[in-house]
Amino acid sequence: MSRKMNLFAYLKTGPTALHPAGWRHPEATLGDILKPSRYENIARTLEAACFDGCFFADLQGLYDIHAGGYDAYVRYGGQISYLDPMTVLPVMAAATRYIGLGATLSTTLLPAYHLARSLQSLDVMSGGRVAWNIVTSATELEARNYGLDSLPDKELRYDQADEVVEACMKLWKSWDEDAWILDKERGIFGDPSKVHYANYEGRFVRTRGPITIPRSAQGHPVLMQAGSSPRGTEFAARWAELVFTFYAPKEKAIASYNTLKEKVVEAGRRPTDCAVAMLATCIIGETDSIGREKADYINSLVVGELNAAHLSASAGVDVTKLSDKNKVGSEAGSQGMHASIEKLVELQKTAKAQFMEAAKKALPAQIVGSPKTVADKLEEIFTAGCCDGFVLDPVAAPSSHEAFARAVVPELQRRGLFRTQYEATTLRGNIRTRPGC
Ligand SMILES: Cc1cc2nc3c(=O)[nH]c(=O)nc-3n(C[C@H](O)[C@H](O)[C@H](O)COP(=O)(O)O)c2cc1C
Repeated sequence: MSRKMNLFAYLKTGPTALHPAGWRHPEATLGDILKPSRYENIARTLEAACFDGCFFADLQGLYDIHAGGYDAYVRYGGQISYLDPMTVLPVMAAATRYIGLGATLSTTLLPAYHLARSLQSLDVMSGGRVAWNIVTSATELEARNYGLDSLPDKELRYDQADEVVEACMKLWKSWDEDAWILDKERGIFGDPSKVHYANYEGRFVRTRGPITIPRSAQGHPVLMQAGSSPRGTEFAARWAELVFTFYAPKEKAIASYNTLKEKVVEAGRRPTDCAVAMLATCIIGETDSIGREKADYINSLVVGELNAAHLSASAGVDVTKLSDKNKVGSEAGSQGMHASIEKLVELQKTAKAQFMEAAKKALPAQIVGSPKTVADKLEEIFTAGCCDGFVLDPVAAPSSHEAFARAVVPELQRRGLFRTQYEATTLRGNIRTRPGC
């Protein structure tokens, strides 16, 4: 059987994902942002196209890193979660049967018991289709919202994340698979000898258990992660079954992919236990030239100030206060994403005195063209060994995902690169991974 790629959709409970002007495109719908129908429809579309899953990127707050406030994010429509994804995911679960459903939740901000309980409930109710995008949170603003004085150092956050996941794994095994007896005649509901305390005591986490949620159809949620720093990669190698990476040029992507897979093996796992999906922003037209025109049009709608604010947010530094001489890493302190800091350092080096102008214009790489051209590019990246699949970032929502599902998926299926039907009813069954321990 030929190797098949994994496909996931990046979603937000708002109009904007990563492209700062997508919401202004005529195809973007705005009237349904707060309505269940928007999320039911997108889940059904993705499932009809056999996507492995979708996930909600999330932040526990409103970005106010740029220029001392949240003006640009609010005024120009930045990436904001207008609803808590944990209330939207059950709606999507009820409308579908196979597609995986990912939630982003922080091990720095939320207690292990709470995480284990809410994620497992959703996993049980969805028939074993939940993924947990494990984040350690990368902004001071989120720390403040949860009553912390400041964000702990990155290394410490990952140390804590290790403990939170260890504790969740124990809590998720509170109930043996055959703990429920359900014998009305004898009046025996369950077998207490098959229920266990977790009794977890670490440096950061203490929890006793048992949780009261039984095993799900896939046991417990799929573990997913997206950190790319050395410590983040170590964490992913130990636990993650699914790793999201930013788009990177071929040589760099192959090197990172191989490093991660080697570390997965060092952690005592099989390379296939952890799938790597690369972020891809695709702009599709009927022909290459229509695709190019569409991309030029949508990129012309970008408000530079919001674009710069997005850079500030993801790197954890106020770019309006940066010159080509500041060291981004030290300005960011404990904040920021490794890959975004690297990108900003590169921009400082190349743009120098024109740095602010460049920050306003810098956009993530885009794959543009006809469905065939887009499929060619994805095939090239996939077969070169850069990744096991892709996370599709919608430019205009929900039409970007609809266009990809309608036009590019059949092209990938025709080439034998993507499934034509689901193999299993659980997410873990479809991506065929195994979590770390
Ligand atoms: C595709 C993708 C999606 C991400 N989504 C989120 C998110 O929703 N919330 C969040 O806090 N971090 C998100 N991140 C950031 C990572 O989870 C991670 O916290 C960040 O990269 C910092 O860790 P690092 O310095 O180890 O890379 C995402 C990263 C990628 C590549």
